[in-house]
Amino acid sequence: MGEMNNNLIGGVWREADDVSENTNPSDVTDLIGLYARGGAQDVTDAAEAAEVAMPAWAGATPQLRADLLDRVAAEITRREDEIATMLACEEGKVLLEALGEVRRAAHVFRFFAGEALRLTGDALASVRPGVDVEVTREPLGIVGIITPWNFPIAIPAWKIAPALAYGNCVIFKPAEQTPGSAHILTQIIHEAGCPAGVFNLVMGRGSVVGEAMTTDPRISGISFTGSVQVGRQLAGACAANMKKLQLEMGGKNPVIVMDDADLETAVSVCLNGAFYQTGQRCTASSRLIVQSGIHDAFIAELSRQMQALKVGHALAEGMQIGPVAARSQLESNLYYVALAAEEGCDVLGGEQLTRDTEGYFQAPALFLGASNAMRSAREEIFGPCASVIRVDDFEEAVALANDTQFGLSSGICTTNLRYAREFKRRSAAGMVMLNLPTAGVDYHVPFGGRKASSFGSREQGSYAAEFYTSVKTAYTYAG
Ligand SMILES: NC(=O)C1=CN([C@@H]2O[C@H](COP(=O)(O)OP(=O)(O)OC[C@H]3O[C@@H](n4cnc5c(N)ncnc54)[C@H](O)[C@@H]3O)[C@@H](O)[C@H]2O)C=CC1
Ligand SMILES: O=C(O)CCC(=O)C(=O)O
Repeated sequence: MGEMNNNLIGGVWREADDVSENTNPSDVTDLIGLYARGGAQDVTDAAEAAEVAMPAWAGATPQLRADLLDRVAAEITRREDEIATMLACEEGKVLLEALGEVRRAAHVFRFFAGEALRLTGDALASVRPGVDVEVTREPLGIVGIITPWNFPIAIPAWKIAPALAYGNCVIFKPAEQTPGSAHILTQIIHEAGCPAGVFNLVMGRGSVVGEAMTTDPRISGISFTGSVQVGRQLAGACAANMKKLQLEMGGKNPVIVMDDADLETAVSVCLNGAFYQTGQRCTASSRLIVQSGIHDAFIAELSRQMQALKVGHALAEGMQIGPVAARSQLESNLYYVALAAEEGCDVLGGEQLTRDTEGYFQAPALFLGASNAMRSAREEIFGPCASVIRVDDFEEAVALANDTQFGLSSGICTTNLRYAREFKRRSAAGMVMLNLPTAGVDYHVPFGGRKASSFGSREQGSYAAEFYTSVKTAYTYAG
């Protein structure tokens, strides 16, 4: 068990008066460690340190920032097995998925090391004689980064790396359920030579630490990933305090399966999208909209493969689906399984499972015979559950796919180029997948959605500069 009872504030590790327990969802008797539970004063002190550090960091050469991010990437890679094991233990994703996530985080740091050197501006002619106009991008300032438990290292990476690359100072508040990966990432950034105050870690309760971030006047912006409910609260608080805000929240992502789809492809797309990572992805495929002609064959094969998935301890050899991340999440998933049955679905799977260890195991579930009007098909569950909705034709499928409060990711399985092209154009989602799962995105292109899924500018890729920089327009009259 590790003693990680400290936050990093102004380049110094500071012990907290209070701690939270980090337990393993594959085995609740396994206490991974005790982690600091910081408070509002820690945010105030981190903001003060960041304010002192800000001018030098904002003025540092892009080479210096690129070198730092490169060193972070190299160290994540060197320690990938250790970090993946921590991630699998505290979040519950199987080791192979955890390793994939750690590698993704290293790629993100490497990508933004390059982006630090590529930040561009514009030079324009003025409408007035003898005047030049330049448009440049400067760091936004001190940014608060609030992250969820489901990608404990990749999501922090894709917020922290661009923040640092573009010259911002950071106050990082990870989810209380997964402080271990955040603590290791902080050690790595600190030991890679990040100047004191440029990067600060404040672990603690969302309501306390998050609240302090929204009211501190020195913090210029907040980037958040998590629930719609907390996102909405942050939107109100940031508007009241004039802070820039970027939100990534939920999804109820549809996959349309057309009669002409390649059956094998469609089954593998939906199996992966709906159930991998225990369905705990905002991009998970939770609504399968299936045309009548392929419906029965598709369901027969998908059910067969779903029931063959190996569910168990995240570190056990050959496991494909780990536990649900927390007791409260498991209880919520089981509530939705019961609700789907009450609403008239034929529910396949979804029961709680017992294994050798005491963990939050649940069988993946299909809600057959669902309609898009059911609550179980409209509300985000965030578990290994997918509603199956039968449709007659393409038009009905597209209408149902877009009939949701969310708009993060969507997909279609088809071999018809016309359907693929039409869906790409008409889908009301930020990301559209053709013959690919709705989840599992590239790290170098924009990520984000529409409607209740996202707010503010896109994350990832060069589009991240929109949030982490502030535009300046300079006019020069040379006489
Ligand atoms: N979009 C996504 O990727 C995610 C969506 N969710 C959704 O949210 C549901 C609940 O999961 P939670 O972990 O409880 O999400 P959450 O939204 O409560 O937590 C996300 C982060 O926000 C922080 N937070 C909580 N209250 C806050 C506040 N008042 N001000 C500022 N920060 C605050 C948390 O400490 C954590 O770091 C899930 O069942 C799922 O539906 C959860 C995690 C990720
Ligand atoms: O699907 C992915 O690759 C990313 C999903 C994600 O960011 C999330 O679930 O929060």
